Order: sequence, then structure tokens, then C-alpha cells
Amino acid sequence: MVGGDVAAAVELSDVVVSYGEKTAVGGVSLSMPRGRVLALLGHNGAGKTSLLQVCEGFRRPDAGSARVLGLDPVGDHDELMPRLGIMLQSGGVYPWAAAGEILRLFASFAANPLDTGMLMDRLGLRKVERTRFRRLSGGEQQRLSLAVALVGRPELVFLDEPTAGMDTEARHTTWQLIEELRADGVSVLLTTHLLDEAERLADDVVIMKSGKIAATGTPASLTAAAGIDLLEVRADPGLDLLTLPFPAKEASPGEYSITGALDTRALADVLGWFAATGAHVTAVSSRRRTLEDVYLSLTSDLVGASQ
Ligand SMILES: Nc1ncnc2c1ncn2[C@@H]1O[C@H](COP(=O)(O)OP(=O)(O)OP(=O)(O)O)[C@@H](O)[C@H]1O
Repeated sequence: MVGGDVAAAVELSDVVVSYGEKTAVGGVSLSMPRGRVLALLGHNGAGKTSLLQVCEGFRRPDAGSARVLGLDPVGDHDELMPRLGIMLQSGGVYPWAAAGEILRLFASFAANPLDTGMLMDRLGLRKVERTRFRRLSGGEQQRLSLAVALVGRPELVFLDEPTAGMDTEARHTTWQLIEELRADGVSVLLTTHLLDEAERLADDVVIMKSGKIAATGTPASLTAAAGIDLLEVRADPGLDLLTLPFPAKEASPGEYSITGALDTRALADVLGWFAATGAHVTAVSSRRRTLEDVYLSLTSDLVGASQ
């Protein structure tokens, strides 16, 4: 990290991206500090890739402004590119070149590249070093794209669905690499559809819905916000839940889930309510809602809407 250089990794102000009549990003503002991992979540078509393209300088916003490492991603593109690592959603490299050649080519563009052999070993690419890109499996192409993004020791990395199509081992290696990047002070902006991935890796989460920000926060703050604990109670089926002082539903016969700010007092109230109905309670469990619960509650009305 350069001392005294305090510009945010990414600073977006009212960014709009339109494709003809279609508004893909409808006024997004966010500030991503350096050295953190930010996960951009959202349904298919929410505008995540369009927003990344603005940050990468591949698309000029139709309105609003973007600064990346304190620079204009379009106007200062040449100055910025050597400081960025970019993993596109698919391909983006020469389909006829071999995996090893591609990685060494990108390493040759960098002033102080990582050791390509080490990266190939880490990402399990040695055995396909001489295989042409277009003959690699989808997961191998993803691993190579990640290696290409990292080989130049970037300060800021953009990863568009980095583990999509990867097997479990490669996914864990990728997670480790991202954690190592953060430990080295590198900033990482990634998109993902995997909520457990975001929960594990991200310092900050931005949930997008139809081109706008629906929620932001740390995974802990998003899941710990009031009203998001979950209590599951097994009891007699068919209880009338209308008088229960918390949102509740009978998920399946005799399986009740109750959501709310369930502190000790509230838990006592809920169990007291079951006792008062005379119902026979056979099991009680509670869990903190996961990021996936929060995400689904924010975006569930979109299920099927994008089809
Ligand atoms: N080149 C384009 N021309 C027209 N419409 C586009 C273009 N690129 C994206 N779109 C539309 O803009 C919207 C946002 O697309 P974008 O790729 O940014 O979403 P996303 O959140 O990355 O989706 P996914 O999770 O499926 O990758 C979508 O409705 C998409 O169809």
C-alpha cells in the first residue's frame, strides 16, 4: 500500500447504465474502502456485470460518475489497467492459445508478475498447461481466468462469479487465494450467486435488485438486524397463528417457523403462547438467519419475474 494515498478502491456516485430503453443500473452509489472484500449480490439481470464494466472502464456510465483507485476508469484507463486484476464472466482470452502460454503472456505485461508456475500449481493447471483454451473444461477456464487476473499482483481485483463452474476443491483454493489477497491489502470486488461464498469471504455485501441497491452492510450486520432470528417449533398441526405476536407460518404440518427480534423475553412469550393453546410441543430450535434468508426476503418477489 502506498502511504498517504487514501483514495477509495471504488467510489460510485449515482451511476446509471442503459441499453437503449432498458435501464440496467438505475443510480447506484457506493464507496468501497481499500483492502476489503466486497460481494455484489443480485438476481440474474440485476445489473452486477454492468456495474463491474463501469468500474473496469469498459463502459462509460450514462449518468453519474465512477472513480477507481482515485482515477477515472475510462479517461485514465491506461494508467489504471496495470493496477487492476480482471476476471471476466467467461473467456476473454485467446481461444487457440495453450493455458500456460496465455498465463505467461499476461505475466509478461506486468512489471513484477507472480511466478506463473506457482500459480498454475495452486490452481491445479499444470496438467492442462499445454491444452488450448477452447479445449479446457468450464472449471479449468475459470481457474485460468483467475490466474490471469492475479498474475500481475493487482491492487484491486474484479471477479465476476469467480467460482461458477468450479469443482469443490478449486472453489476452496479460490476462497483461500481471495483471503490471502485481502491479507496482503488487496481490494477485491466480486459478484456471486453463492450466498455462503459471500458470507464466508466478504467484509461488505451489496445486494442489488433491478438495477438499484436494496441493502448494504457487513454479513453480520445484515443477518443480525432486528427481526431476523428464526425459531422453529414442532407441535400439533393446524394451530391458528393469528394471535401469535410474531410473524409465523406453518411450513409443513406441525412445523412452525416464527421470525422476529427474538430476545429472551420474546422467546418466553412465543413458547408461552404455544403452552396457552394447549399444544404439545415436541421440538424447539432456533437459528440466526443466514445471508441467504436475508437475500431471499429482499428479492423473493422477483422469482420468475426475469423468466
Ligand atoms: N449489451 C446489452 N444490451 C442490451 N441489454 C443488456 C446488455 N447487457 C446487459 N443487458 C441487460 O441489462 C440487465 C443487467 O444485465 P447484467 O449483465 O448487468 O446483470 P447481472 O446482474 O450481471 O446478471 P447475471 O447474474 O445474470 O450475470 C439485464 O436485463 C440484461 O439483459
